Amino acid sequence: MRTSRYEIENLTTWLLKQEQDGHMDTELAIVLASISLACKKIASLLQRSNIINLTGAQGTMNIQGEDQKKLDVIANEVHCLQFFVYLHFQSVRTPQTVKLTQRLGGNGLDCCLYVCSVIINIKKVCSYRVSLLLSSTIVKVLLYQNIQGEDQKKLDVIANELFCNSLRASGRTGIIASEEEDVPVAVEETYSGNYIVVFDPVDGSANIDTSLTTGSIFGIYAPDKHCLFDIDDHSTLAQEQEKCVVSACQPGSNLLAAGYCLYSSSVVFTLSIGRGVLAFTLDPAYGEFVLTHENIRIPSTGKIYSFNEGNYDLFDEKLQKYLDDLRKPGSNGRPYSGRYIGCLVGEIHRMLLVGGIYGNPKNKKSKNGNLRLLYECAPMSYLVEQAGGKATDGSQRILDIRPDQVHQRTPIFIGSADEVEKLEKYLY
Ligand SMILES: O=P(O)(O)OC[C@H]1O[C@](O)(COP(=O)(O)O)[C@@H](O)[C@@H]1O
Repeated sequence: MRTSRYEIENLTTWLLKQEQDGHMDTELAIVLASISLACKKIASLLQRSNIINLTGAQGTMNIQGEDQKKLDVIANEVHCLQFFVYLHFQSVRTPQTVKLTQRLGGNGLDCCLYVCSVIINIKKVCSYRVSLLLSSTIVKVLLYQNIQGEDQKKLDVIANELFCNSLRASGRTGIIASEEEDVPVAVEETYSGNYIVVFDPVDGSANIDTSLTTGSIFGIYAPDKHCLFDIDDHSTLAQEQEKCVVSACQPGSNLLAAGYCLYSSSVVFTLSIGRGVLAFTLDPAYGEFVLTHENIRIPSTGKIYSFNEGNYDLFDEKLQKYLDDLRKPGSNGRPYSGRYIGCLVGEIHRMLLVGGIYGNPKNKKSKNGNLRLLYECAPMSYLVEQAGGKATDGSQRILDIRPDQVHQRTPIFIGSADEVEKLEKYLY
């Protein structure tokens, strides 16, 4: 609740309030802050992706005598930025820093916020320096593919590095599972929290080269004892990591938080911690995500449907019948409108605001559709259900499906509750 007409709630103050009100612990607040920072970096890259060029070595050596790629420098800078975020949260929290800031004059909280604003300014300067470092034509495909055999865009790789380094720097992440990593990575820099974070660093990466909508998707699971490395334990790191992989493959119903960042005409960070869905829009004037949607509720119906109808002939007959009927005039005398962005984040964002249905079904070419369960479908289904919508694979709730493998795909139909139920009647 705002105390003044002029108060602007932003992601940083919202996270602090959630922590102070006991809706999340400090570790989760720091993980979410880290994710939002990685998203800001990716947004900056995307907005410049057609005008800057990032190739080859940085021309410097690190302490191990290794050639540093520009990316190493960037990742290190992001690491430094995270330290400021860490200080920011610590400066508000520990009695010592409150005493310290009280000596600076004023009451503890005012001074803490002063210290925080100084830190945020440092972060912004570093952030600007990092973005200046970037000179990249991030539109050429790298000469290698991810485990799924998909051509990785440069930004897929860079965004993955940014996410991984932000999460490692938070010190609160026990394991990270990414679309761009072959297997989940146990994070050795963890010293508290041990959260499990799954993410797709750039969703809709086929849109990068044409400057169209893309996004990042993330989900956060509770810490798992398997990710606490017991140095006295004689098991090898590989055995530890194997245990971690198992703990990363959880059903979406176990999610503690999930969200996405939309990179379009606006950069919008949308999340839920299990108490409804909120969206924060990046204000370039001061580099913060500003609260713009306090409680998103998806309309129960919507006349926009999103299916890749290029695969129509490959769909099963029941689904073809459903799509055929959508194109016939309805009770209002008009048919549904077809929209397909080629970016799950863009489709879901539009649906959360105006309703509708998105489908990425199985077809004769791919028996489970194109989307991955763990870091695309489950986080999006969590968000849509939190907003009052539904998500199914055609026979069961997406959030009830336990992944057997990290990159397992699933068919998905997601959106307004009435629209999903209408489709289910055709499929049963
Ligand atoms: O090409 P298809 O089968 O229509 O699938 C498009 C879907 O795949 C995705 O592009 C997945 O993209 P990424 O692989 O880049 O994460 C979704 O964003 C989009 O909704």
